[in-house]
Amino acid sequence: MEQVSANRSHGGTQGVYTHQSTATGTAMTFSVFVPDHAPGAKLPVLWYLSGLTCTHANVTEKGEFRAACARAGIIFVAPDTSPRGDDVPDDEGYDFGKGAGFYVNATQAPWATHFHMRDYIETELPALIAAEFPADMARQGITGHSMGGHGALTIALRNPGRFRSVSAFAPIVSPMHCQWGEKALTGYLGADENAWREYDACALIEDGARLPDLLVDQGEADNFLHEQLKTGLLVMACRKAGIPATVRMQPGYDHSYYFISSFMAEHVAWHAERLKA
Ligand SMILES: N[C@@H](CCC(=O)N[C@@H](CS)C(=O)NCC(=O)O)C(=O)O
Repeated sequence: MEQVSANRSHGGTQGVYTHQSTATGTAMTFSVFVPDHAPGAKLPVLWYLSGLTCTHANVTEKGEFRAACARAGIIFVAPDTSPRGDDVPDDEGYDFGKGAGFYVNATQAPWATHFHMRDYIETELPALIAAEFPADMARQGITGHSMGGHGALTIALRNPGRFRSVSAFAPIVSPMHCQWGEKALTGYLGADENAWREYDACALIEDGARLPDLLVDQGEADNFLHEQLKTGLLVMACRKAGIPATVRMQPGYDHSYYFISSFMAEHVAWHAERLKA
């Protein structure tokens, strides 16, 4: 692992790092904020998965998480959303290929060579974070935005017990039932919809997966709400399964980082409550 940059901020260190990933077969860049802490102390970890078109940089620069993470003593990890590089295939649309890995392990050519974001986020990066940072991996939370909200929900649902806290900002709640998801899942996994279910939060819940509880914020003025995000499907799935979900519709807020940053401190506090000792 190589350090790309390190900046003192809010009584901690905001770092950006790069490493050669086995999962994707490419270099991968991610950011980590580490609050100041006592020598030898291990801090809980909050994962943040980003949305379409994003790298680690969008939330790092615009997410406004640092003051809250410093206060709560929480490490904040922001990975990239896909493999990158000249060897990595891409699509002309912003919603597939680079910047749009959808946190799956692709099985279809030409994507299957590099697009293993599920393995990267579930296995490879956690091992690296545990080895290189003062992280207490027994205390992890996960959140994300849009495609990253989908990532956070599905990864938490598939790994019961790993995350003590789960939240999302404007998540894609059922990629099987929106154009972004249909395009991505067909492209990465093929046409057999049975293979899609482990990448669909609502389908995972229908199939018996559970979360301890859940916080979701969704802007009511979000352009993508009705066609792509479909928050109501998650509300119904959680209600039917008895998952205590707090889903807050926020009047006037759109899909941007102006929305995310407005509720970030509340999400960090919500995770902190569940990640304490
Ligand atoms: N406005 C984008 C749609 C994609 C989009 O809104 N991306 C969201 C995540 S789903 C985002 O966070 N964009 C980057 C940013 O706002 O910094 C486009 O049409 O290219």
